[in-house]
Amino acid sequence: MTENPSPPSALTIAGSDSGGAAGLQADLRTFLTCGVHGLVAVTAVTVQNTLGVHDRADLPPHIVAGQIEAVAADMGVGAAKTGMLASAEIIHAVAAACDKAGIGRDGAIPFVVDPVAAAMTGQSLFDDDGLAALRDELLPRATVLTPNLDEVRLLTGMTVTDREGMHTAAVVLHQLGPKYVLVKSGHLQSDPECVDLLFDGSTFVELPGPRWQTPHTHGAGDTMASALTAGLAKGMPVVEAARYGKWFVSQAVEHSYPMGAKVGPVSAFWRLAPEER
Ligand SMILES: Nc1ncnc2c1ncn2[C@@H]1O[C@H](COP(=O)(O)OP(=O)(O)OP(=O)(O)O)[C@@H](O)[C@H]1O
Ligand SMILES: Cc1ncc(COP(=O)(O)O)c(N)n1
Repeated sequence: MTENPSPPSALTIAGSDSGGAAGLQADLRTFLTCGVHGLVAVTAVTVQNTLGVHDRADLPPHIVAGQIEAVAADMGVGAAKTGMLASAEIIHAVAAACDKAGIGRDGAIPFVVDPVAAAMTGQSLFDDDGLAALRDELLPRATVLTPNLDEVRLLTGMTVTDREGMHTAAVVLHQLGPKYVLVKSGHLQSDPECVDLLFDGSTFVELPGPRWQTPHTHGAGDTMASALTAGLAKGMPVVEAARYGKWFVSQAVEHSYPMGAKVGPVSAFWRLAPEER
Protein backbone atom coordinates (compact mmCIF):
# COMPACT_ATOMS: atom_id res chain seq x y z
CA MET A 1 0.00 0.00 0.00
CA THR A 2 1.32 3.47 -0.82
CA GLU A 3 1.49 5.95 2.01
CA ASN A 4 -1.40 8.37 2.39
CA PRO A 5 -0.63 12.09 2.28
CA SER A 6 -0.49 13.90 5.66
CA PRO A 7 -3.42 16.23 6.30
CA PRO A 8 -2.83 19.79 7.57
CA SER A 9 -2.46 19.98 11.35
CA ALA A 10 -3.58 22.53 13.93
CA LEU A 11 -2.76 22.86 17.63
CA THR A 12 -5.19 23.89 20.35
CA ILE A 13 -3.83 25.12 23.68
CA ALA A 14 -6.97 24.80 25.79
CA GLY A 15 -8.84 23.34 28.74
CA SER A 16 -11.01 20.24 28.85
CA ASP A 17 -14.81 20.60 29.23
CA SER A 18 -16.25 17.39 30.69
CA GLY A 19 -19.56 18.34 29.04
CA GLY A 20 -17.91 18.12 25.63
CA ALA A 21 -19.53 21.35 24.41
CA ALA A 22 -16.68 23.86 24.63
CA GLY A 23 -12.93 23.77 25.27
CA LEU A 24 -10.55 21.38 23.59
CA GLN A 25 -13.40 18.97 22.80
CA ALA A 26 -15.08 21.60 20.59
CA ASP A 27 -11.73 22.47 19.02
CA LEU A 28 -10.78 18.87 18.15
CA ARG A 29 -14.25 18.11 16.83
CA THR A 30 -14.09 21.21 14.62
CA PHE A 31 -10.58 20.40 13.39
CA LEU A 32 -11.69 16.87 12.47
CA THR A 33 -14.81 18.10 10.70
CA CYS A 34 -12.70 20.61 8.76
CA GLY A 35 -10.27 17.87 7.64
CA VAL A 36 -7.41 18.94 9.90
CA HIS A 37 -5.40 16.72 12.28
CA GLY A 38 -5.81 18.08 15.82
CA LEU A 39 -2.85 18.48 18.17
CA VAL A 40 -3.49 19.40 21.82
CA ALA A 41 -1.71 21.12 24.69
CA VAL A 42 -4.07 20.67 27.66
CA THR A 43 -3.96 23.57 30.13
CA ALA A 44 -6.58 22.52 32.69
CA VAL A 45 -9.29 19.98 33.38
CA THR A 46 -12.68 21.46 34.29
CA VAL A 47 -15.50 19.68 36.08
CA GLN A 48 -18.24 21.16 33.95
CA ASN A 49 -21.79 20.65 32.73
CA THR A 50 -24.48 23.00 31.46
CA LEU A 51 -25.06 24.24 35.04
CA GLY A 52 -21.53 25.56 35.44
CA VAL A 53 -17.85 24.91 36.14
CA HIS A 54 -17.88 23.10 39.50
CA ASP A 55 -14.16 22.47 39.97
CA ARG A 56 -10.92 22.51 38.02
CA ALA A 57 -7.30 21.39 38.14
CA ASP A 58 -4.69 23.40 36.27
CA LEU A 59 -1.74 21.58 34.77
CA PRO A 60 1.82 22.55 35.77
CA PRO A 61 3.08 25.24 33.33
CA HIS A 62 6.07 23.12 32.23
CA ILE A 63 3.71 20.32 31.17
CA VAL A 64 1.70 22.77 29.05
CA ALA A 65 4.88 24.12 27.43
CA GLY A 66 6.21 20.57 27.00
CA GLN A 67 3.14 19.51 25.00
CA ILE A 68 3.56 22.48 22.63
CA GLU A 69 7.27 21.87 22.15
CA ALA A 70 6.87 18.09 21.68
CA VAL A 71 4.30 18.29 18.88
CA ALA A 72 5.96 21.26 17.19
CA ALA A 73 9.35 19.53 17.13
CA ASP A 74 8.09 16.24 15.74
CA MET A 75 4.73 16.54 14.00
CA GLY A 76 4.62 20.10 12.67
CA VAL A 77 1.99 22.72 13.49
CA GLY A 78 0.14 24.37 10.59
CA ALA A 79 -1.64 26.90 12.80
CA ALA A 80 -2.34 27.23 16.54
CA LYS A 81 -5.06 28.62 18.78
CA THR A 82 -5.58 29.28 22.46
CA GLY A 83 -8.65 28.68 24.60
CA MET A 84 -8.76 28.56 28.43
CA LEU A 85 -5.27 29.38 29.66
CA ALA A 86 -6.08 29.17 33.39
CA SER A 87 -3.30 31.33 34.97
CA ALA A 88 -0.60 33.92 34.38
CA GLU A 89 2.04 31.23 34.99
CA ILE A 90 0.61 29.07 32.19
CA ILE A 91 0.45 32.11 29.88
CA HIS A 92 4.18 32.87 30.52
CA ALA A 93 5.02 29.26 29.66
CA VAL A 94 2.80 29.28 26.54
CA ALA A 95 4.38 32.51 25.28
CA ALA A 96 7.90 31.10 25.69
CA ALA A 97 7.01 27.75 24.09
CA CYS A 98 5.30 29.47 21.15
CA ASP A 99 8.39 31.60 20.55
CA LYS A 100 10.55 28.46 20.50
CA ALA A 101 8.15 26.72 18.11
CA GLY A 102 7.81 29.71 15.74
CA ILE A 103 4.12 30.15 16.61
CA GLY A 104 2.91 33.73 16.55
CA ARG A 105 3.07 37.04 14.85
CA ASP A 106 6.77 37.04 13.99
CA GLY A 107 7.06 33.26 13.57
CA ALA A 108 5.90 31.49 10.44
CA ILE A 109 2.94 29.76 12.12
CA PRO A 110 -0.40 31.66 12.34
CA PHE A 111 -1.64 32.07 15.93
CA VAL A 112 -5.30 32.63 16.86
CA VAL A 113 -5.68 34.01 20.38
CA ASP A 114 -9.22 33.41 21.67
CA PRO A 115 -9.11 35.39 24.92
CA VAL A 116 -11.41 33.04 26.84
CA ALA A 117 -11.95 34.68 30.23
CA ALA A 118 -15.09 32.99 31.55
CA ALA A 119 -17.46 30.14 30.83
CA MET A 120 -20.85 31.22 29.49
CA THR A 121 -22.26 30.01 32.83
CA GLY A 122 -20.30 32.85 34.46
CA GLN A 123 -17.33 31.24 36.22
CA SER A 124 -13.98 32.91 35.59
CA LEU A 125 -11.48 30.71 33.77
CA PHE A 126 -8.56 32.81 35.03
CA ASP A 127 -7.80 35.65 37.49
CA ASP A 128 -6.69 39.32 37.10
CA ASP A 129 -3.02 38.33 36.76
CA GLY A 130 -4.08 36.05 33.91
CA LEU A 131 -5.86 38.89 32.15
CA ALA A 132 -2.81 41.19 32.40
CA ALA A 133 -0.51 38.42 31.12
CA LEU A 134 -2.86 37.69 28.23
CA ARG A 135 -2.95 41.36 27.25
CA ASP A 136 0.79 41.96 27.60
CA GLU A 137 2.22 38.66 26.35
CA LEU A 138 -0.23 37.04 23.95
CA LEU A 139 -2.04 39.90 22.21
CA PRO A 140 1.20 41.17 20.59
CA ARG A 141 1.93 37.62 19.37
CA ALA A 142 -1.54 37.06 17.87
CA THR A 143 -2.18 36.77 14.15
CA VAL A 144 -5.90 37.01 14.94
CA LEU A 145 -7.51 37.98 18.28
CA THR A 146 -11.12 36.73 18.58
CA PRO A 147 -12.90 38.39 21.55
CA ASN A 148 -16.61 38.24 22.33
CA LEU A 149 -18.20 41.41 23.69
CA ASP A 150 -17.55 40.49 27.37
CA GLU A 151 -13.87 39.96 26.55
CA VAL A 152 -13.83 43.31 24.70
CA ARG A 153 -15.01 44.95 27.95
CA LEU A 154 -12.40 43.14 30.06
CA LEU A 155 -9.56 44.03 27.69
CA THR A 156 -10.56 47.64 26.91
CA GLY A 157 -13.15 48.76 29.49
CA MET A 158 -15.56 49.49 26.59
CA THR A 159 -19.18 48.38 26.69
CA VAL A 160 -20.33 47.62 23.13
CA THR A 161 -24.06 47.90 22.42
CA ASP A 162 -24.18 48.20 18.61
CA ARG A 163 -22.25 47.59 15.37
CA GLU A 164 -20.63 51.02 15.53
CA GLY A 165 -19.26 50.16 18.97
CA MET A 166 -17.75 46.97 17.52
CA HIS A 167 -15.82 49.10 15.00
CA THR A 168 -14.49 51.38 17.75
CA ALA A 169 -13.52 48.41 19.93
CA ALA A 170 -11.70 46.75 17.03
CA VAL A 171 -9.55 49.85 16.56
CA VAL A 172 -8.67 50.03 20.28
CA LEU A 173 -7.89 46.29 20.45
CA HIS A 174 -5.72 46.47 17.34
CA GLN A 175 -3.50 48.95 19.18
CA LEU A 176 -2.75 46.23 21.76
CA GLY A 177 -0.72 44.34 19.15
CA PRO A 178 -2.63 41.65 17.23
CA LYS A 179 -2.28 41.66 13.46
CA TYR A 180 -6.05 41.19 13.00
CA VAL A 181 -8.95 41.62 15.42
CA LEU A 182 -12.15 39.61 14.90
CA VAL A 183 -14.92 40.94 17.17
CA LYS A 184 -17.68 38.34 17.62
CA SER A 185 -21.28 39.52 17.63
CA GLY A 186 -23.14 36.69 19.36
CA HIS A 187 -23.89 38.81 22.46
CA LEU A 188 -25.38 41.71 20.46
CA GLN A 189 -28.87 40.34 21.05
CA SER A 190 -30.59 43.54 19.87
CA ASP A 191 -29.22 43.02 16.33
CA PRO A 192 -31.49 40.85 14.13
CA GLU A 193 -28.40 39.58 12.27
CA CYS A 194 -25.13 38.19 13.60
CA VAL A 195 -22.38 40.17 11.86
CA ASP A 196 -18.82 39.60 13.11
CA LEU A 197 -16.17 42.19 12.29
CA LEU A 198 -12.57 41.71 11.11
CA PHE A 199 -10.05 44.58 11.24
CA ASP A 200 -6.39 44.62 10.17
CA GLY A 201 -5.50 48.16 11.25
CA SER A 202 -6.80 49.81 8.10
CA THR A 203 -9.69 47.83 6.55
CA PHE A 204 -12.90 46.52 8.12
CA VAL A 205 -14.43 43.34 6.72
CA GLU A 206 -17.92 42.36 7.84
CA LEU A 207 -18.67 38.66 8.26
CA PRO A 208 -22.45 38.53 7.94
CA GLY A 209 -24.83 35.75 8.90
CA PRO A 210 -28.32 35.16 10.22
CA ARG A 211 -29.00 35.22 13.97
CA TRP A 212 -30.53 31.81 14.64
CA GLN A 213 -33.23 31.83 17.31
CA THR A 214 -31.86 29.17 19.63
CA PRO A 215 -30.74 29.25 23.27
CA HIS A 216 -28.19 26.49 22.53
CA THR A 217 -24.91 28.23 21.72
CA HIS A 218 -22.49 26.54 24.16
CA GLY A 219 -19.12 26.25 22.44
CA ALA A 220 -19.92 28.72 19.62
CA GLY A 221 -16.89 30.89 20.36
CA ASP A 222 -14.45 27.95 20.44
CA THR A 223 -15.99 26.51 17.29
CA MET A 224 -15.64 29.79 15.38
CA ALA A 225 -12.00 30.26 16.47
CA SER A 226 -11.06 26.65 15.72
CA ALA A 227 -12.67 26.63 12.26
CA LEU A 228 -10.75 29.84 11.54
CA THR A 229 -7.57 28.13 12.78
CA ALA A 230 -8.33 25.08 10.59
CA GLY A 231 -8.69 27.41 7.60
CA LEU A 232 -5.30 28.96 8.37
CA ALA A 233 -3.76 25.48 8.74
CA LYS A 234 -5.06 24.68 5.24
CA GLY A 235 -3.20 27.73 3.95
CA MET A 236 -6.07 30.19 3.57
CA PRO A 237 -5.25 33.88 3.91
CA VAL A 238 -6.71 35.44 7.10
CA VAL A 239 -9.77 37.07 5.48
CA GLU A 240 -10.75 33.82 3.73
CA ALA A 241 -10.16 31.79 6.92
CA ALA A 242 -12.32 34.23 8.90
CA ARG A 243 -15.17 33.85 6.38
CA TYR A 244 -14.74 30.06 6.59
CA GLY A 245 -14.88 30.18 10.43
CA LYS A 246 -18.04 32.30 10.36
CA TRP A 247 -19.66 30.03 7.76
CA PHE A 248 -18.79 26.94 9.82
CA VAL A 249 -20.06 28.26 13.17
CA SER A 250 -23.25 29.61 11.66
CA GLN A 251 -24.13 26.09 10.47
CA ALA A 252 -23.10 24.69 13.87
CA VAL A 253 -25.44 27.12 15.70
CA GLU A 254 -28.27 26.36 13.26
CA HIS A 255 -27.90 22.63 14.09
CA SER A 256 -27.37 23.08 17.87
CA TYR A 257 -29.36 20.85 20.20
CA PRO A 258 -30.63 20.69 23.78
CA MET A 259 -28.59 18.61 26.22
CA GLY A 260 -28.52 19.10 29.99
CA ALA A 261 -30.60 21.55 32.03
CA LYS A 262 -29.34 24.79 30.50
CA VAL A 263 -27.53 25.90 27.32
CA GLY A 264 -26.92 23.00 24.94
CA PRO A 265 -23.98 22.58 22.51
CA VAL A 266 -23.56 23.81 18.97
CA SER A 267 -23.24 20.93 16.55
CA ALA A 268 -20.55 19.78 14.18
CA PHE A 269 -22.84 16.91 13.08
CA TRP A 270 -24.25 19.04 10.30
CA ARG A 271 -21.35 17.93 8.15
CA LEU A 272 -22.21 14.23 8.55
CA ALA A 273 -24.43 12.47 6.04
CA PRO A 274 -28.12 12.75 7.14
CA GLU A 275 -28.34 9.00 7.97
CA GLU A 276 -25.41 9.36 10.40
CA ARG A 277 -26.81 12.32 12.39
N1 LIG B 1 -27.64 32.97 17.59
C1 LIG B 1 -26.63 32.92 16.73
N2 LIG B 1 -26.87 32.73 15.41
C2 LIG B 1 -25.85 32.66 14.52
N3 LIG B 1 -24.55 32.79 14.86
C3 LIG B 1 -24.25 32.98 16.17
C4 LIG B 1 -25.26 33.05 17.16
N4 LIG B 1 -24.66 33.23 18.39
C5 LIG B 1 -23.34 33.29 18.14
N5 LIG B 1 -23.08 33.14 16.81
C6 LIG B 1 -21.76 33.14 16.17
O1 LIG B 1 -20.95 32.30 16.96
C7 LIG B 1 -19.65 32.84 17.13
C8 LIG B 1 -19.38 33.06 18.60
O2 LIG B 1 -20.03 34.23 18.98
P1 LIG B 1 -20.14 34.82 20.46
O3 LIG B 1 -20.05 36.29 20.34
O4 LIG B 1 -21.34 34.25 21.11
O5 LIG B 1 -18.81 34.27 21.13
P2 LIG B 1 -18.57 33.56 22.52
O6 LIG B 1 -19.32 34.29 23.59
O7 LIG B 1 -17.12 33.39 22.68
O8 LIG B 1 -19.27 32.17 22.30
P3 LIG B 1 -19.86 31.15 23.40
O9 LIG B 1 -19.62 31.73 24.77
O10 LIG B 1 -21.33 31.03 23.03
O11 LIG B 1 -19.10 29.90 23.16
C9 LIG B 1 -19.63 34.14 16.29
O12 LIG B 1 -19.06 33.86 15.03
C10 LIG B 1 -21.09 34.51 16.17
O13 LIG B 1 -21.34 35.24 14.99
C1 LIG C 1 -12.66 24.35 29.17
C2 LIG C 1 -13.48 25.48 28.64
N1 LIG C 1 -12.95 26.29 27.70
C3 LIG C 1 -13.69 27.31 27.19
C4 LIG C 1 -14.96 27.53 27.64
C5 LIG C 1 -15.74 28.72 27.10
O1 LIG C 1 -16.82 28.33 26.29
P1 LIG C 1 -18.30 28.92 26.54
O2 LIG C 1 -18.16 30.43 26.47
O3 LIG C 1 -19.11 28.36 25.43
O4 LIG C 1 -18.75 28.46 27.92
C6 LIG C 1 -15.49 26.67 28.63
N2 LIG C 1 -16.75 26.82 29.10
N3 LIG C 1 -14.72 25.65 29.10
